[in-house]
Amino acid sequence: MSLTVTNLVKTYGNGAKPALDHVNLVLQPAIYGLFGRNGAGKSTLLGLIANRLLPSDGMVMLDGANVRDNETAQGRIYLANETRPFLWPVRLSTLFRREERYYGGFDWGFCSRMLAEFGIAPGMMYGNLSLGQRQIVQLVAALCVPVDVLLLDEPVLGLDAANRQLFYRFLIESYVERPRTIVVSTHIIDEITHVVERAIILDRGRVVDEFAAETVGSRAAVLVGDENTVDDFIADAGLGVVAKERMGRLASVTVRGEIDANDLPEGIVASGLSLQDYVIAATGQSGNVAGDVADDPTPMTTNAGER
Ligand SMILES: Nc1ncnc2c1ncn2[C@@H]1O[C@H](COP(=O)(O)OP(=O)(O)OP(=O)(O)O)[C@@H](O)[C@H]1O
Repeated sequence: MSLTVTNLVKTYGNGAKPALDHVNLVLQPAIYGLFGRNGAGKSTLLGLIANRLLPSDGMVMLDGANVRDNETAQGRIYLANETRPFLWPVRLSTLFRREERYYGGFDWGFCSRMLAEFGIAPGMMYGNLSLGQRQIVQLVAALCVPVDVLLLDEPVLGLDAANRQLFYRFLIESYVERPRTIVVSTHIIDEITHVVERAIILDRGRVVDEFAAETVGSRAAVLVGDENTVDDFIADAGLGVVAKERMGRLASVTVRGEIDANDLPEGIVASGLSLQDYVIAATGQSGNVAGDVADDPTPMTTNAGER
C-alpha cells in the first residue's frame, strides 16, 4: 500500500496565500504524527487526502489510482474529524452498521471491547453522549473499519487524560493487529511521541521535515555554557544556529545536527531535543531547524561533523 501526495496545493480564495503549498509525501503503512502550528495546513492536508476538499493543484494517489475520480480508492480512506456528520437521533449500533455498509466491514468484537473500556453502553443514543464521548465513538468507529488509510484529525481533543491513554493503547493495538497508514494530527506531541513511528512537520503550508520519530534526538541539539565558549565551539564546528538565548554570561543555543559529547570543550553541556521541542524549533518564527524538504529531501544530517 502506498499513498502518494504530489505537488498538492490548496488556496481557499482568490489571491489568498495557499493553505497548502506544493506538498509532496509518500506514505507507507506506519503511524505518522502530523505536527504544526495553528493554521499550518494540517486539516487541509487531511481533507484533501480524504477527498473532502478539492485541490487547487496536484494530486493524491492511492496505489496508483487518483483518489479524486475513484470511489474504490475513496472507500479505502477514512477521515475522523470534528465535522464528520453523524445524525443525532441514532443509536450507536445503527451508526456503526452504517459505517460497516459503506466501508465493507466492521470489527464488532474490538468495538465492544473498546466501548466497554471507555464505559460507553452500545445501546446509547449518539445525541445523549457528552462531547468527549462522541469523540470516542468516532474514534472507535475509525479503528473498526477495514480501511487502508486512517486519518485522525486532532483525535484526543476533548478526551480526558485517562481516556487519551486508553485511546493511544487501542491505536497501537489496532495497528499491530492490522498495519496500515495512520496519520494523527495533534498538538499534544509529548503524549504521542512513543506512539508515532514517523513525524511530518508542516509550517505555513509546506512540509519542513519528515523523519523517523526515533531519530529526533540526532536532528538538533541544545548547547548550554559560557557564551564565548559556546560561540567559539559552534564557529569551529561549523554548526548551523537555529535559536539563541542569553542568561547573563551563559548562552543556550539550539543547533542543527547531532553533537558528539567527546567533541565538547569543558563547560558546555549538550542535550538532544524532545519531539515536541524539535517541532517548536522547526516551526518557530526565529529560525527553522529543519530546512525545507519540499526542495531538499534530506535537510538534516545526523552528524554535526558533516555540516
Ligand atoms: N474553509 C476555509 N476558508 C478559508 N480559509 C480556510 C478555510 N479552512 C482553512 N482555511 C485557512 O487555511 C489555513 C490552514 O488551515 P488548517 O485548518 O488546515 O490548519 P491546521 O494546521 O489544521 O490548524 P489548527 O492546528 O489550528 O487546527 C489557515 O490559514 C486557515 O485560516
